[in-house]
Amino acid sequence: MTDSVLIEGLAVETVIGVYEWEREITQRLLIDLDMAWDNTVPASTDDVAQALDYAAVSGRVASYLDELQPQLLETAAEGLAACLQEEFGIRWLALTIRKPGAVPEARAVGVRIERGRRS
Ligand SMILES: Nc1nc2c(c(=O)[nH]1)N=C([C@H](O)[C@@H](O)CO)CN2
Repeated sequence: MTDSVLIEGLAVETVIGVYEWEREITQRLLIDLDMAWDNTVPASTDDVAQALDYAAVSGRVASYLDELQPQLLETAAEGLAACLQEEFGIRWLALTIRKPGAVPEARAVGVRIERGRRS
């Protein structure tokens, strides 16, 4: 099964970072998600209840990061992947988190992980 539901460039403002000054401010993260989902069922029923609701996932991403407020992008990615897989029943996902302001000489820095099995 190679179907996916996508979220690209989801902007989330949160506390993140290893330095003391970063614990006093919020910074913008940009999040991309590629989530395995069988889209044939919602396509045939035209029912969002059968779909992986990208609006609901987007909201959970923001609330999860707001609760976690981690130091590392790696911690954010690992926790987020586990949370989304468990709460939404996602078998496989690829997750990229970019931190655009972190290195001024770079457009963005970030991490990418894949978790689970596609089939
Ligand atoms: N691999 C990582 N390296 C760094 C991280 C990170 O989350 N993962 N974070 C920082 C600082 O918080 C940085 O973003 C401040 O500019 C440094 N390196």
